[in-house]
Amino acid sequence: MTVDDPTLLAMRLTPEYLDFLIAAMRKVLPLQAPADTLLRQFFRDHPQLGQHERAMIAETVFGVLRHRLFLEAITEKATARELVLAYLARYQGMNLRELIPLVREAEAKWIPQIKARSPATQPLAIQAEFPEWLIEKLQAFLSDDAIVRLGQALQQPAPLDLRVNTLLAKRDEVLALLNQEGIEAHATPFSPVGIRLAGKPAINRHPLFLSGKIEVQDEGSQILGFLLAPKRGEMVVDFCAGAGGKALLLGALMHSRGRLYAFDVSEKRLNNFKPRLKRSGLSNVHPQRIDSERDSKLKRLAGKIDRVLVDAPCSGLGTLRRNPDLKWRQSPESVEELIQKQRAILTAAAKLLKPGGRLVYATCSLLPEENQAVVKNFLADHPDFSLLNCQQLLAQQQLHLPALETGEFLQLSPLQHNTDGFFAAALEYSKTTTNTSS
Ligand SMILES: C[S@@+](CC[C@H](N)C(=O)[O-])C[C@H]1O[C@@H](n2cnc3c(N)ncnc32)[C@H](O)[C@@H]1O
Repeated sequence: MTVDDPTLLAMRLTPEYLDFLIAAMRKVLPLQAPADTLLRQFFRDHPQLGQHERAMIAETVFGVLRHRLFLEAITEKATARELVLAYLARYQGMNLRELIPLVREAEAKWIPQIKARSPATQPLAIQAEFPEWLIEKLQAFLSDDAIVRLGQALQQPAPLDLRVNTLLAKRDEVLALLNQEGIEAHATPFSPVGIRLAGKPAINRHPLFLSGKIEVQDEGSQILGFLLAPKRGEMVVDFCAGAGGKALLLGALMHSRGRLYAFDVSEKRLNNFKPRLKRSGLSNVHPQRIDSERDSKLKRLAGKIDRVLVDAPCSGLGTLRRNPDLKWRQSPESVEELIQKQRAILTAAAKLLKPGGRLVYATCSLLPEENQAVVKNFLADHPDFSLLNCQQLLAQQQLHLPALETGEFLQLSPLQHNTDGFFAAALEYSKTTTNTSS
């Protein structure tokens, strides 16, 4: 039996906490909004909860969402209460002597049996913890065994990865400092600026974080920055900058020289970017809201940009370790809508490149229809763009990944790389005249 987070075992479960766990689960389970948004609302409504209790509640709610199909299969009515109790017994390894006195008589009969239940005897969808529509899509390119392995990797909580802001600190110094303080931390295997923490300390209160020397960022996300590899002094666009995770890395790779436009349609996300930008010490990043990929502000940059990152809005299915609710909130229809958006954004972003410029198209989706198919469709309409080999580009930056199974494309996987499931393609605009791509 696996234990999702052994640190939580140390916490004593009281009747009061159990009630909070169940109330939080009830709030989140209808999934009418992202699970993290609903949980934040729950914590706002219950300010008496301390940091540890919040961590325990979040871990339990996300744990139930990760193993939801199996827990539904082994409980009687799959209520929020039953799912929480089954999760504590089965995945948190909660001691029955501690749990049983807190539950009802009828529950005390089925809970002890749950510890021995295994997903291995369940149908494919339950073993992989994927909805049927997703299984169907994955079966188009993966064997059933591979789907189960992928699903199991996505059921594990993601590690906490940091990126060192090389403008303000060196990775070795940060590692030494963290280790001195008893925070177990190691260099990430691929990203030269990444650190992986062993546990989940509240790093956003740490002086290294508050002074902008570190940021929280999955290693996969860092690798995408090295694929774009912007140089100091260049003109660069992050077309879908959001709250700026990748833009901050791009700015640091540019040594804060040149100009980096960080566009996004969401005012809220760009507002979340601002304090991070302030901490980072970067002075070359210009966040700007655009109405859409057709915004007239973009016209003046056409044909002038050296490197463009399109970190496209996507289904997010490669981030299920962090956002397990996404598989219940996406559908074949929402994926189809996203594909149309991705195509439109890629076409608009490509117009910004100057001859010889590089564009990286990235998603955190595992579905070829949001990835390879979008890129191939673009290339068919834009013969003056050519595909570059991601492995070679990364090797030029001293990032040596295991051989890519996907040819020139980059497909990171929680199974193979212990990162989120990012996809990327690197394109070069090779026309020698001004970019007029339609
Ligand atoms: C995958 S997220 C970007 C994450 C961000 N790059 C980071 O590293 O933190 C995709 C972003 O695309 C933005 N977006 C959606 N439609 C867009 C459009 N038409 N033009 C530009 N950005 C768009 C969304 O608001 C969202 O912030």
